[in-house]
Amino acid sequence: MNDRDKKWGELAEIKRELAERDWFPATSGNLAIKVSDKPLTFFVTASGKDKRKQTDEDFIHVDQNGLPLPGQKGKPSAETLLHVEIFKKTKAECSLHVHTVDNNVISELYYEKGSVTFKGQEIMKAFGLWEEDAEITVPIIANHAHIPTLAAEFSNYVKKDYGAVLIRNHGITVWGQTPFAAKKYLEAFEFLFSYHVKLKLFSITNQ
Ligand SMILES: CSC[C@@H](O)[C@@H](O)C(=O)COP(=O)(O)O
Ligand SMILES: [Zn+2]
Repeated sequence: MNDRDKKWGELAEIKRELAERDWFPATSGNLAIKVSDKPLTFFVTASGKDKRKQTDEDFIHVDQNGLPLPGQKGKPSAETLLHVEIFKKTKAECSLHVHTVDNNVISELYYEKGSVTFKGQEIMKAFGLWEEDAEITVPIIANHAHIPTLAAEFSNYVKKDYGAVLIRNHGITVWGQTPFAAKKYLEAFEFLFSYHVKLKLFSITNQ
């Protein structure tokens, strides 16, 4: 199997696993995996499709600007420019974007603060944080409809080879050095969001 097919298979497997979690409601979500470094090219999900379905047109091979390589059919994700920022600025190999109710609620609750911080949770070891008092902070940005504007603001928070940004009332984008790492971080963040939302609800109903 050549490298291109291997990357396709890896992204398809992640897509299937995230679909099993029901993290692609109403055609939302997009995923990307780097295929080559020099020149930079990557696979990104095709726009507007039901990402729960598996087809031979699921991914489009795009260049460093997010434009389809010659011979590619279909339209790359509307949010391809966010993935471009990640691959251009870091050594990340994979980036994942999903809309969930929990990540939307957290983004709305903490938007005015500009970020949300979690601490004291065992699952944070998934981020490589082993200290008892470890904290993790996720920035929250405005949901600009103009994607180049969204990508420019998003880019301010793309500094390391792994990371995450919440987009207000939209979703989360998570990236990592490997597809496995990106998926692990996404699952850990969604765990934290879900826990936090439930804890908040519980404390309100018990006042
Ligand atoms: C109901 S899908 C919302 C889209 O605008 C977008 O946010 C999204 O995540 C999927 O867009 P896509 O172009 O399919 O990658
Ligand atoms: Zn989206």
